[in-house]
Amino acid sequence: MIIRSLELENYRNYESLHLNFDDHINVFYGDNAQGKTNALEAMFLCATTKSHRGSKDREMIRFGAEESHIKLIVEKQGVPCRIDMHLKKNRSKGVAVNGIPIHKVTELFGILNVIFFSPEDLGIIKNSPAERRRFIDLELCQLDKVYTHNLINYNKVVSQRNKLLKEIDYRKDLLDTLEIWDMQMVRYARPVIERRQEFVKELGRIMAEIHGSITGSREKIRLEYAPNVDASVIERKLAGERARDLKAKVSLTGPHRDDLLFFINDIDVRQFGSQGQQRTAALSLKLAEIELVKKRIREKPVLLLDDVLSELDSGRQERLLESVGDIQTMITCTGLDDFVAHCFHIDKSFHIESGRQID
Ligand SMILES: Nc1ncnc2c1ncn2[C@@H]1O[C@H](COP(=O)(O)OP(=O)(O)OP(=O)(O)O)[C@@H](O)[C@H]1O
Repeated sequence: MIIRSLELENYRNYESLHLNFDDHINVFYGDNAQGKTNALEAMFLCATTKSHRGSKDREMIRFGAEESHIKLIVEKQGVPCRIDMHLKKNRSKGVAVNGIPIHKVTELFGILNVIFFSPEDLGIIKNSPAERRRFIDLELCQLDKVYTHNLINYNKVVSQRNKLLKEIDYRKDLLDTLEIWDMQMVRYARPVIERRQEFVKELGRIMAEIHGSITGSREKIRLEYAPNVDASVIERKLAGERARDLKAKVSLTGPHRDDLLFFINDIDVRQFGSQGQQRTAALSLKLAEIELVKKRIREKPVLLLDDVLSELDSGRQERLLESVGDIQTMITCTGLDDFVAHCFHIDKSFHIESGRQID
């Protein structure tokens, strides 16, 4: 899978941009706040319909403009495919594939698979559980449409149930309807938990191998899925915890409260690991993700590396670039010094300044 070209119109700080890419290493360089990450964000958006920064559509429209357009040409097994995205201020975005509008976001998943790696990912181990869940979900949603369907429905049910828990506080007659939402919650939670379990097991196996090689077998890493509740007992636990949910006016049981745990030589890295260990574990996780996606989809994903090289020492930089292999990669950085110093290969470079490509 290759991104052939990107066109932007009134997107973030770009009034207009048209870039054609190389099949392998593409580097965006320039000073801070010039628009390098914005370009990567647009590609991520076309793959997932969401900003990697969690921005709303209206925030991505260029200041002063009403609408924004992104056109991405992707090539899959030699066949070109056009993704058009149209961001609007007060309405939901319009998306078309090869000129045909799509109605559900799930129709877009799988057309373009991307892996995004930014310095924030290096903090995934010590950050909140929500980020670790987001990591699992982003990956699984790109790989598995059934998972996406179950997760979307699960999240809808949780939000409806939370609304109801608040209403019951002043309308006791609604208490009976809680049962219906519990049944719906169980229905979608079970496959979500089971799929996450399977995914983390596979990812953990790959991660252990990678981490062993990065640390010269000095460290043994173990990735563990920590479900808030087991799929087999969720029904019972929901009923048992009902009084607690009513008191808190929010659903306290379910996979929306899952977590991922990391152990190095059987010690919890989040609690006791050094900063270096946490960052290396995060790098192993990301490299494992690349391997897993390469294995899973017949096409290779596109790798988006946002300013991540500057955060890694030269050994880790090398390990990361080695694992890129022959997959198309978009790298942002402030300058090309690291590439020159370590003789890292560049196939095409784009110098970005104030939302324009200057050479
Ligand atoms: N909706 C918008 N309209 C116009 N400009 C915007 C919009 N949103 C963000 N910007 C501008 O985009 C610029 C930031 O771009 P970006 O995050 O891509 O920087 P960068 O080149 O990756 O920098 P760094 O190296 O610091 O990460 C800022 O100047 C910001 O003001």
